[in-house]
Amino acid sequence: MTTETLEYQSGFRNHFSTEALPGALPIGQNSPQRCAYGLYAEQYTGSAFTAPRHQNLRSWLYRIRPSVVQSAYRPLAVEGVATAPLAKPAADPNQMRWDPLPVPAEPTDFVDGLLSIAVNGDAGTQAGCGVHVYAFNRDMTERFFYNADGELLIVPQLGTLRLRTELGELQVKGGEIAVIPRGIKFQVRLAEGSDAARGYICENYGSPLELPGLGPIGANGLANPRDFQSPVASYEDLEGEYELVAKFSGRFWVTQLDHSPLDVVAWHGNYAPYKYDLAHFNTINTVSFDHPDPSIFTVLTSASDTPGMANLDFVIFPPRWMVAENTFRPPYFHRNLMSEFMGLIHGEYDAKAEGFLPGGASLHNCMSPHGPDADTFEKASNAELAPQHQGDTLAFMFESRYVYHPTEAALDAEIRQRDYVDVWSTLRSHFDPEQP
Ligand SMILES: O=C(O)Cc1cc(O)ccc1O
Ligand SMILES: [Fe+2]
Repeated sequence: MTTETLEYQSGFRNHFSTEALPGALPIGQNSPQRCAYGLYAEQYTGSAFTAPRHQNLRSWLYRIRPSVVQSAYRPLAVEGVATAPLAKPAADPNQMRWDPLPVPAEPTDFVDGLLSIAVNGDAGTQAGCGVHVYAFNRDMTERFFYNADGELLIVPQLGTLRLRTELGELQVKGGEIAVIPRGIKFQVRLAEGSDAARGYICENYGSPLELPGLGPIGANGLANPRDFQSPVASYEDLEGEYELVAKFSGRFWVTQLDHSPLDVVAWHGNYAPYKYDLAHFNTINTVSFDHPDPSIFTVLTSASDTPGMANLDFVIFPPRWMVAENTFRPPYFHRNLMSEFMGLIHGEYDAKAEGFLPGGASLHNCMSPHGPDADTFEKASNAELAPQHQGDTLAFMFESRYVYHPTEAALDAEIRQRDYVDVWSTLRSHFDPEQP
């Protein structure tokens, strides 16, 4: 459990400079012959050196020991985590839904508390993503983790996380999100007041998440850049027996360290973890008629090679006013090219009257029909269309051009709602050729 409050630097992917000791950052250069305080300089990149300037991501770290001071990697068995492509690909057009993952009864840390629900694309070619849920009740103490297969978009649902990273600490609660870049070493603990935590992770194998273009919306709106927060440098100089767990090419590995890897005294650059409070999302919606497509709610997007077809869109369904006139206001019935994984952080989702629970999840793959359940259809078709504030609601979607393959564990899980398709079974014909 960790208590002190944290400071952040503001702005999406700014070129930050931060030092925990005065003068630890070199001035005017990156790699002096000898660094201040006897530190080692280490560059860490999130793009090819030659990526276009606006997509070029790198930071310089000034640390007590370089990262290469570690033992050989050995394979490590971690149950429950899958990577695309699966050994036995199991794409399934059935609409699927799961109850929340129970908080474990036994002491379980973040890494052991992960369960993969579905994966798509191919981590080896940097396309697609892995969707996981987590539930844990124990701090990582002597154990650290990094993921070479992708960046981690963490969406807490229950409990507050303390993310202790090489570049500094972030505290993230339900309604906030965090992104841990590919390769960053970190540890997850419970913040003061939280006995357990549960949430969702999108492991993005593809190009790093960025803010969507706003087109005719203009210069402001949706997630505004200044509301993203990155940590300030903070370090620990600890010797002892530590383990660094790595996820690399779909398998887990472990290497021994004789020191804490959180030994970065100063850093500068634009490649860093960040957090964002979804309450700052400036929601745009109709003030006339019809239900807009959910792309208006895009918080972050990861581009694929085809313009307009995201590797991954992170979309939220936030609290908002519903004022559309002469309109069926909840999400419409639909069949989409893009595949949709959804989760619920709190409250009720406007397409589902029952059964889609906070902490639960749903999967609607490419072209599989879905939409409002029968009760929602009935209510919304007859509702009086006064302005209505939809307050207690926060759902999200990991939407991808690549079909999701549910994992065997998710298909067989007790928490899977095997009768999900029945939520639409009572929708009857109202057709009457005599009644225009
Ligand atoms: O609930 C869903 O399926 C997500 C969704 C929401 C919406 O408002 C329109 C289309 C869509 O796929
Ligand atoms: Fe949908």
